[in-house]
Amino acid sequence: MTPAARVQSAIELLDRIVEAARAKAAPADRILAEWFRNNRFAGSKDRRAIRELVYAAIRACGPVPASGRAAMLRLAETDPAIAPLFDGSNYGAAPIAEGEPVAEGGVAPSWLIARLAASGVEDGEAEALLDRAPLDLRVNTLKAERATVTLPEPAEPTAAPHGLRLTTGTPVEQWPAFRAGEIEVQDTGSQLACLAVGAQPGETVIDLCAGGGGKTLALAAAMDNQGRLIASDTDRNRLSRLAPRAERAGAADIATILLNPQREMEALAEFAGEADAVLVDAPCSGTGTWRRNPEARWRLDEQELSRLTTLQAYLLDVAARLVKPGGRIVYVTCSLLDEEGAGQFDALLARHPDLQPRALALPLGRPRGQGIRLSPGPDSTDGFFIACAARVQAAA
Ligand SMILES: C[S@@+](CC[C@H](N)C(=O)[O-])C[C@H]1O[C@@H](n2cnc3c(N)ncnc32)[C@H](O)[C@@H]1O
Repeated sequence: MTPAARVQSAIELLDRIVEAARAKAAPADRILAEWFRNNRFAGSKDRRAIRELVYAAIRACGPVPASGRAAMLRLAETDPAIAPLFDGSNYGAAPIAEGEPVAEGGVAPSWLIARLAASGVEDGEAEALLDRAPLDLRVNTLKAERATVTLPEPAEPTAAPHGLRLTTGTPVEQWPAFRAGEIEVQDTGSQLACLAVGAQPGETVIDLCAGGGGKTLALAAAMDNQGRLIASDTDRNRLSRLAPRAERAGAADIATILLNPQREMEALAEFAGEADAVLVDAPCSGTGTWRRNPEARWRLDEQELSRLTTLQAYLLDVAARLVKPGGRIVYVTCSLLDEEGAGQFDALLARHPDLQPRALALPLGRPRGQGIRLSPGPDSTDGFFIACAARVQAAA
């Protein structure tokens, strides 16, 4: 493909991504994967270049652009190499017309910028939400150690005790250490969220919103496969991804429990008041993960945010029923908005006088409310709010 044809393909893909974001349909990475599957004429170099163009254009726009072409024209304003490729050549993008509409730049739609600012995320910290994420690994201590694991390329240790950092795009999935389950791909922020749980061998630990089990596997390693580890979620598909990953990681005896929304305690009844620790990695707006999914800014609206905050409060109340006296709830969201983080946690403590905040000692992050915030700019991790509450023991 010519460079101009790649630009035109990126424009067409952006049209689909914009449409899907408006309809809250497929995410950008899925749209790209499908397009590459159906357009085999695009070789690996073409695919890489088109992907780069698409994501650079998404990052260059703040609010949802009117069209893919308007988004690419916005990118052309910031990258002088792009405009000459609108050359009208065969399969290429049509020349730029006088006064053509150009999408607006910025960090996010204005209502979200205001919510971030109200949560203390502004200027450089807000801009860093759109940085490119590095590739972080967690060495799986069930099978290997960070100091001795053998990898084909050098990796930098991170602040997480078992973390390593590589350049984005390193094909780790093809490495023998990955296939052997010695390493997992996991952002440093996620690793620190798991560290905050402080899971110990022999404990009963519930990963209430386990999804595909990324954090469950880190908990299994911390527990050295000893104790009871329960991974639950309402999404059958996501939960089903855990078993093969657990097998590769050598994580034994993780109980997976599929939950019915609003009837979670029915499936978890045997653990009521029994858990040493409950991790609530709640569904959230994902404002801390825009480095990976920059078009998620276009999917979110105030109604969805309100639905999510209601669900988070509800899940925290479920966790409060599961934790035993002396046990702990660790609340995690990959969001930087206070209504999903510090505010949500304060509200939990206000609803449950038997829960007391517990200080966390993490190697990165800054206090936010009664928890800790990690942020892509200062911490070079995904954005997270992490807080811990312990259930007080009844007086003897
Ligand atoms: C942030 S994701 C979890 C990611 C996962 N912990 C990981 O590390 O890969 C939030 C999860 O909450 C799940 N969820 C949504 N509603 C739920 C509910 N009522 N009970 C339990 N899980 C729920 C979603 O299906 C989603 O997998």
